[in-house]
Amino acid sequence: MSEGVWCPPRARGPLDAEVRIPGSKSATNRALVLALLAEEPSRIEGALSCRDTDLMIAAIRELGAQVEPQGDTIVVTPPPRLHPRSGRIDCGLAGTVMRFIAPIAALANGDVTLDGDEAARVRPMAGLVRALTDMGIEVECLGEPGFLPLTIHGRGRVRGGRVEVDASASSQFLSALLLAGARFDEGLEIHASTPVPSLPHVAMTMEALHARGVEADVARVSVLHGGETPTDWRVHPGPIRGGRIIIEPDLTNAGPFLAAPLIAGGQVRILDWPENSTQPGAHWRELMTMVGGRINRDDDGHLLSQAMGPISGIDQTMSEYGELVPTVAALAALAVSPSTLRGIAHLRGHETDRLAALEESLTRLGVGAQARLGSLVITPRPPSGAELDSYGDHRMVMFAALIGLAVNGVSVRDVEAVTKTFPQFVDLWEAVVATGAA
Ligand SMILES: O=C(O)C1=C[C@@H](OP(=O)(O)O)[C@@H](O)[C@H](O)C1
Ligand SMILES: C=C(OP(=O)(O)O)C(=O)O
Repeated sequence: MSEGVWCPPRARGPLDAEVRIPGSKSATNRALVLALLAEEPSRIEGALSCRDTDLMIAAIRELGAQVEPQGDTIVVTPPPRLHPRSGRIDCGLAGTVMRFIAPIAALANGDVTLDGDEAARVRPMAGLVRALTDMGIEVECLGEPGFLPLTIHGRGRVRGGRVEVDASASSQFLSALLLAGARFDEGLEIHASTPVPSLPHVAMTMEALHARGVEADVARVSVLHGGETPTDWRVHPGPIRGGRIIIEPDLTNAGPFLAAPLIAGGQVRILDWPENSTQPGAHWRELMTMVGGRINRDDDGHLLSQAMGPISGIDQTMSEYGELVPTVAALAALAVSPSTLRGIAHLRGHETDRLAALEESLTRLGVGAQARLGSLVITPRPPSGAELDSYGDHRMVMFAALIGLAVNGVSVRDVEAVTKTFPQFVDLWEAVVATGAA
């Protein structure tokens, strides 16, 4: 990816914008893998088109699916049996591709090597590799053990049964097993041996399975810290249905647009906000209220975010919705009081070590920031302009955009990183900020 520098625009006045956010990355990539495993064709409507979904399309084609993108609809015809074509899958930097495809590759007849960007080679895979190996699947790590590149020696079938997984580094290990489990001879009974982050994403996986007629449930919950947390899941063996599925807008990617009026004043309306959603971004409503915004879903189903006054700092455990942290960190930097974001050690294995990237970027801007093992403390001070890095991470571009609304002289290197999930981001952002110039 090239090294384009973007200077995000400064807001000149209160915003007044309406934004349609493209489809959810997580939902699109779940729909694509289930379409590969289904017994009949699927029609995925409202699908996202970005680097991560392009990589997933290439991956399912590699395993034999026929894929026809038609605008924001993708029609997938699954193969009768999974056969690798070239035997190589490029995962780019997509966690969903490297994790979701690994157990599916074991169902293919032949070897499949998964590799990706250099930065992908340090993203955790060990918990998943261990679970696959425990199930008798032959996984060969070609570099460092527990990391890409790795080869799955597929034998055309997987017995399944009971398996334990340490998904503390990524909920995607668990989602990956759940997504493939119905195609294993005995289905799967999965026990999570450690707390799982990003639980809404696991609920999203269950929802995607149910939408495709798969019998799957939470088999056990434990009471932890006063709340109920699932620890065991079951997926029954059986066919996966195809047919039509509609993808919700990506609520995580809506976050910077919801946050913008809190910084610049005015209002932003996000069109077609689902009433209920398993996406972590469903939590924006409470989070934006906590930091001092006003947010309401109107009768037409649109979500309106409005400025109310100064931004307040928060002390919040964010393990369930860690994907939202870079946007919350930008708001925290511009708040009138300090913030502590907790329970986010797993962000160190995201597109970049996000705790280190946020600490470094905030420090460059002159804002107080301290990354601890699993938390980030932000002490606001008036930021000054700085050249920031995207670290190859789409969400760090969005972080820079938010800071740039309030601060002159902010720029971000390697803005192309944003195409990972949101190729239209820069154009949409500039159009939204321009509504404040009148
Ligand atoms: O299953 C998914 O689609 C995702 C799960 C989460 O991963 P982690 O549990 O690794 O945070 C999230 O951060 C990622 O962006 C998407
Ligand atoms: C962590 C993220 O992505 P991935 O699906 O690559 O893990 C993200 O989009 O914030």
